[in-house]
Amino acid sequence: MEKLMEGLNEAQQEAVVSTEGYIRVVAGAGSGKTRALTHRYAFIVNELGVDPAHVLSVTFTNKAAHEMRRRVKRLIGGEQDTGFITTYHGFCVRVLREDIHRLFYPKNFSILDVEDQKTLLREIFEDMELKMNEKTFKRLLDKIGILKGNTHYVQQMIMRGGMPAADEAGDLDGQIIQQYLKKQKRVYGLDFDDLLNFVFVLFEQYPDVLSKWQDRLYYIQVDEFQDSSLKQFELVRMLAQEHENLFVVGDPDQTIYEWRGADPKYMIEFEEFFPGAQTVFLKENYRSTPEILSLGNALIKNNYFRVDKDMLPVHPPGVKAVHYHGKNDREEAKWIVQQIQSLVEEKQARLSDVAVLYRAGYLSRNVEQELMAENLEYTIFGGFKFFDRMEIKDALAHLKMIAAGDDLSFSRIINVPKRQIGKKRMAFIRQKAEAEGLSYYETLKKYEDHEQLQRTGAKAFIAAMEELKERKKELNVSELLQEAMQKTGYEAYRREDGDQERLDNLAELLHSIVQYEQTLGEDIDLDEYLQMISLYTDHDREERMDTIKLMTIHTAKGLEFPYVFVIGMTEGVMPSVRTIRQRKERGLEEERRLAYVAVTRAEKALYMTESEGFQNGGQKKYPSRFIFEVEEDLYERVGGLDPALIEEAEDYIRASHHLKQEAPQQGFEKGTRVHHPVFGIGTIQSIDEKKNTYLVFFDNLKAPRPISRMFKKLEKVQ
Ligand SMILES: Nc1ncnc2c1ncn2[C@@H]1O[C@H](COP(=O)(O)OP(=O)(O)OP(=O)(O)O)[C@@H](O)[C@H]1O
Repeated sequence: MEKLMEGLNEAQQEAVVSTEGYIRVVAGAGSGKTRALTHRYAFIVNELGVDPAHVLSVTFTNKAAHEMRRRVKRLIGGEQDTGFITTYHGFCVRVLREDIHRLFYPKNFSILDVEDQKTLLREIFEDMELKMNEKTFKRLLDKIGILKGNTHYVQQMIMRGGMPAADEAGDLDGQIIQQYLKKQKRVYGLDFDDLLNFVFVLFEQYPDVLSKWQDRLYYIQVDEFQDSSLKQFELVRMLAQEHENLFVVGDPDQTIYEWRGADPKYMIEFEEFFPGAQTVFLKENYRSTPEILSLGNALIKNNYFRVDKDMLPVHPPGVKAVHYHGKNDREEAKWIVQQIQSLVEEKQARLSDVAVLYRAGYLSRNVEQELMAENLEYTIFGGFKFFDRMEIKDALAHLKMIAAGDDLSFSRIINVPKRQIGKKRMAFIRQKAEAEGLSYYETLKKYEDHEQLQRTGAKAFIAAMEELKERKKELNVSELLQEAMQKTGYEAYRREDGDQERLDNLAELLHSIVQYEQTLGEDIDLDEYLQMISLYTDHDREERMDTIKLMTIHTAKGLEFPYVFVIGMTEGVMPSVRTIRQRKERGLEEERRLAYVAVTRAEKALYMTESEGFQNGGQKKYPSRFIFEVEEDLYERVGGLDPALIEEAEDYIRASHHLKQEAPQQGFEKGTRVHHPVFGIGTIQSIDEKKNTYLVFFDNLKAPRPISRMFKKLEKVQ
């Protein structure tokens, strides 16, 4: 018990031992949420004696889940199964693996990523003899996404005996989408949207399945709750209904996925959803210097729709944040690289202590060029995903063939290396398979002696696959991969091809599997491994050696770095003019939260940079309003900024978005009793006209809080 509480402050300890009921932890950046969650999990297992099979812990990314499992293992010992530390999607897969047969799908259904989705579309385009291009694919995938916004379409997919014929009357897109669903069903593939939707349908149609899970999960905890969507919220709410133990952690100021359906209201109005819920605040910030924190606090205060909460620094003072203004983007990039060089030389910072963050991927180009010119190693995180690379997808397709023998994997590797099974022979296989209700692989086996398949590598391929399948049980995943690469001739083919980078990537894949097997200390079987990999998303970053880290702010969520450069802080880029156009104030506030997430990643030093010139669309560049919103004494300005330019920028900001902050003011008077969704009931002590805030003394808090007069959820108590 003592060991569990070691290194936790009082509020964290309270969170750890609060196991019963509905509890929300509202915590700012760097306040040790993740640490509290990990220890709470261990507390439930070690001190309450509850088996991990009864505890669901939902994280935002697979990577976060993996990290948490690793840390939990250290606290509870390596033997226990921690499979329920997972993402929403990972959890849905668990549910479906047990009971999807009730919806007439096999338990070894496959999971489709974007590449797989495109492969299906490509086949349809070929069949319908349509011209294809990336743009059409994207449009169709967006449409499919919209269709899957609710669960109606699932009925169609789970109907027994195949899907109804495509609606002849529908437009071309409609017909393609019908074909797509049909193909999806043929390969029993579920994409990310389907995973959640199928679970909802399963729970709805089979209440016994829902109650099995409700029974099983005594404790549920959710990380990054502010970024949960309605569906995700509904899922945990449903699961928690029986035991009523739901513990959520989040920071409403870090909601950055509103554009994708995230809604911080489940966090902010938690008490309304769960009357009597308990709230714990974590206020100390263990990450950043007081200088960085003040800047973050000052920035986020400009948001109206928020719960006011300052973070308190634990670390001693450090250096002031810096705003660098360059005359052009080359100069900006050069300055950044010089700073990095001197950090490395003087302060003995390592390259990997430095992160360069930006609003959008294209902004990294200048810095990259400069880094290359100076021979500084860097890694772009979340860029071209490791698992999207051709050779990695090929290798994994081999494993999938061994595990499930699915058609997608088959199509991917049957002719790589060349086995003389090209388009024509594939069409033969496809046609036979569809006619006879067999998989492509089964068809190949059945017709291996057919004249169509004479003089091909079919027999050798089948022999290799059959041998691998037989040895699946005795070998672990890394050994199996090695064998597969050799037996099928894939490795030899890659060697002949001679692309060293691809060979390195394959070696890296093998290495990552070995490492995974070792750190987890659990025997992991092929199916489990493939499932984990197929759930990897953009958010899952790979770690590399000592290199500078470049990534978008979205990717940096949840991470921390000693030295942070937030670059391209130009009006129209950050905040993004597109977001503001589409979502007005709400969009602007989300952009500000993004900036807040960016600056609060820094531990020791923070640099915000931007430069003059013109944007891609020809618009003159001005410094971001987010820089002007922060009091000037909170940062040091380097590079000089012409007062005339500041004035121009301010005019531009005012004129361009018509976002004068004139939301209706509430006219509460001093002394009014008010209700606040998080802090409860309190009295207005004074009104600050200049800052447009009420100072409210809440009955449950020791000190008063400034609450914006625009905050709509402050209500008069009748
Ligand atoms: N009680 C504590 N004492 C000392 N250090 C702590 C304590 N709690 C957390 N930390 C450290 O503070 C840093 C931030 O913690 P953590 O990543 O858990 O914060 P977080 O709230 O999840 O952050 P964010 O929301 O910004 O992603 C980590 O380096 C962690 O090790």
